[in-house]
Amino acid sequence: MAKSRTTHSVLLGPGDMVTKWPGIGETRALELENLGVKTFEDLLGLWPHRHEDRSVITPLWMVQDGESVTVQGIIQSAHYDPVKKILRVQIQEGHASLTAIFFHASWLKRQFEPGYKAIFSGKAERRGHQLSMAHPDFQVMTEDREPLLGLVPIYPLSGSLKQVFMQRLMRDIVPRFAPQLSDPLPRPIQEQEGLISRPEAILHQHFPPNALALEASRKRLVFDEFLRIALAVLLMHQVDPHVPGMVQKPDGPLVQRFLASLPFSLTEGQKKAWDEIQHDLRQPTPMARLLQGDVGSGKTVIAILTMLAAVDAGHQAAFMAPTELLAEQQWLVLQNFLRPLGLSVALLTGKDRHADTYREALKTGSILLVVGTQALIGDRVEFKRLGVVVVDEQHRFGVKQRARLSLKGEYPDMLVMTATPIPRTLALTVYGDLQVSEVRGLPPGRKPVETIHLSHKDRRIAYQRVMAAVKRGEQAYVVCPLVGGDDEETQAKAAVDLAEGMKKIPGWRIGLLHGKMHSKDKTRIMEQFRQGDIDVLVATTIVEVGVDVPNATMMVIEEADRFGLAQLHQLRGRVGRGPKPATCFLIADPKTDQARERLEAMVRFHEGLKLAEEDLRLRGPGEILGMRQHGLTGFQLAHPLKDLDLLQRARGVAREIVRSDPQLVQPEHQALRTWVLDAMDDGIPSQVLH
Ligand SMILES: Nc1ncnc2c1ncn2[C@@H]1O[C@H](COP(=O)(O)OP(=O)(O)OP(=O)(O)O)[C@@H](O)[C@H]1O
Repeated sequence: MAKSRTTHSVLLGPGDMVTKWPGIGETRALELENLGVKTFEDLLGLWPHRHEDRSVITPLWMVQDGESVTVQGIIQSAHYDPVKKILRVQIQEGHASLTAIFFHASWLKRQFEPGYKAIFSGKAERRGHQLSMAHPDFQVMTEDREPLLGLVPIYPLSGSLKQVFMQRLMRDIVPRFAPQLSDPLPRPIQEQEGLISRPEAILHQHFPPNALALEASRKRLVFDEFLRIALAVLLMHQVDPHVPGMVQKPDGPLVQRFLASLPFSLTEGQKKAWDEIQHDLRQPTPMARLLQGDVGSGKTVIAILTMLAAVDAGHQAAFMAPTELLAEQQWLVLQNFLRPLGLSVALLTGKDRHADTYREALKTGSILLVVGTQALIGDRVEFKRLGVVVVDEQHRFGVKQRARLSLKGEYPDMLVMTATPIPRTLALTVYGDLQVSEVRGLPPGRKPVETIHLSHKDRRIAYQRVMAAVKRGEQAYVVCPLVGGDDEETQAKAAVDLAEGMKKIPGWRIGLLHGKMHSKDKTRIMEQFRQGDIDVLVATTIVEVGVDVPNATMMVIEEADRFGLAQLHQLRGRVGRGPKPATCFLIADPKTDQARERLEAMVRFHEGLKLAEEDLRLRGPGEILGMRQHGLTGFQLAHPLKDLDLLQRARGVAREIVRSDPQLVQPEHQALRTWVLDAMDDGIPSQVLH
C-alpha cells in the first residue's frame, strides 16, 4: 500500500465517503456515483460481474494466434505515434516479445516505464514471429504493487473509469474495510445454514482464492439478498394499526348490475378468482393480488368487477396498461362493458389534450374510473380517493412505479394481471406477500387455435385461407416480421411495405397498425377493425397483448422463427377469442434446431403453462418465459429460479426470526434490524410494496 494513503486514511471507516480516498477526485466520485457508489461500504457491494482466470501465465513463446491469455515481460519501450494515434508498448520475456497496442491513448505512455515488469491479459494475435495484443488489460509492477493474478475481478464501469483503476482501488479498499463490517446474521443461524461469515463472503466475492471459495461466497451473499427481502416483506406486512384500511363493496349495486348485464355467465375459473378477490376487498387491509390466467381466459371481466367494487364503495378506480395503445384498447373495452350501466371511463394518456381537465376531475373525484399508462403515476396526477388499482401485464412496469401509484392513493387495493405464468415461490419473492389467484380454463366453446407451420414457398396457402375467412365475414391479423432487431422503426417500415403489397389484392380492406403512428390514428384503425370495417389488419407486435376482437379468426405471423415462444403465444392469443374456430399460420424456414423446436411446440401446445415449460427446456432456466420482463431487479447475485433452494431456506429463516422477535428488538437482532431498515431506504420496500 502506498505511504501517502496510509497516513491520510488511517481513520476512515466503511461508512465514509469515497471522496476521502486519495486519488478519488470529483470526476471519479461522480462516475462512481453513477454506479451507485458513495461510501466505502457501497464500494464493497459493487460486485464484479465476472472473474477472469489469470492463474496461469503463459510463456510468450507458447502463445498461439487468437488465444486469450495472460502474459508477462519486461517493458522494453513505449512509443506513441501522434499521426496514427497509436501507442505501442513492447515487452520481452527471454527471446520472445510482444507488442501491446493502444489506440488514442497517448496518456497511457507514462505508465509504461521501461525496465518494469508488465502483465497483459487479452487476445493475442500472431503473425509469424510478431506477437501483438490490442487493448489488453494491463498491470505494471512498480515497487509497491503485487501483481493481480488468480481469479481477477472484472467490474462494471462508468464514464472514463478504467478496469485497472477499479481493480487497484478494490484491492486496497476491500481487504481493509470488509473485516470492519459486522455480520447481521446471528452466528447460530449462520452455522445452522452452513454459511461463511458476511465479511469473508464480501472479501472472496472480489478476490476469491479459488473457485470453491467464490461459490461459498456467492451462496452466502445470495442467501443474504433473499433474507433481506423476505424480512422486509414480513415486517411490512405485520398489521400496522395506523394504516388506514379501505373496504370496497364487492356486492354493491354496480357489481350486481354489471354481472346481470353480461351476455355470459362467469366460468368456474373466473368465479373462483372473483371469490378470492371479494374476500380481500372486504378486508380493511390493502389487497395485493396477482391474477394469473392464460390469454383469453377472461381476466378483464374480473378486473372490471374489482374496479366497480371500489366505485360502489364511493372510491375511484384506476386501470394501468403498459402502452398507450393498450390503454386505449382497454379503455374501449371497458367503455363497451360499462356503457350499459351508464358509467363513463376516462382515458388519461401523456399526450391527451384534455389531460389537464381530467387531472382536475380526478382530484375533485368527479372521475370515478380511469384508464391510463404511466401517466397515471406522474407527479401531476392526484386522486381524491383511489380505492382500486388494476395493473395489466405487470411485466412491462417497474415495480417502483407501481409502488408510487400505490402510495398516492393512500392504500388502494391492488390487482396485478398477467398472462405469463410464473412459479409461485418466484412471485412471492418478487412481489412480496402477493396472493395469487388463477383463472383456470377458458370460456366455454373455445377451441384451441389450430396452428400450422408453413415454409415460405407455401405461404400462399395461408393467404388463401385468409381470403376464404374474409369471404365468410371474418377478420384476420397479419403480423409482420421483426427485421434486423425489434425496434419499432424498422418494424413499422416492414408493416408499411407488407400492407402496400396486400392492398393490391382486390376486395380486401386492409388496415395498418404500428407503433410509429399517431395514437389518434391507432385508435381509429383499431376501432374500424373492431367494427368490422377492416378485413385484414397488418400490424407489428404492437398487437401482442390486450387486443380483443372476437371476430378475428385468422392470424398469419411472417418470419415466425424470429419471435420467442412467449411472444408467439401472446400473439396467437389475439385470435380464437370468440366461439368461431380460429387458425394461426406460422410462416418460417427455421435456420436452427431451437427455432424449429419452438415452432413445433407452438403447433403442439396451446396452454401458456405448457409452453412455459417447453421454453424452459429449450432455453434453460435463465431465460424462462417472461423472466426478464418480470423485472427481477433488486437481486444482484441471486437468480430466483436457479437459487430456489436458497430462496426457500432464507424465507424459512426469516419466518423463524420474525416469529421469535416480531420487531427485531432483541440484542442479537440489532444488526439485522439496521440492515433490513437500510434496505427499505434503498428501495427494497418498493419491490415488495403491493
Ligand atoms: N365467462 C365467459 N364466457 C364467455 N366469454 C367470455 C367470458 N369471460 C370473458 N369472455 C370473453 O372472452 C374474451 C377474452 O376475455 P378477456 O379479454 O377478459 O381475456 P384476458 O384474460 O384479459 O385475455 P388477454 O390476456 O389475452 O388480454 C373477451 O371477448 C370476453 O368478452
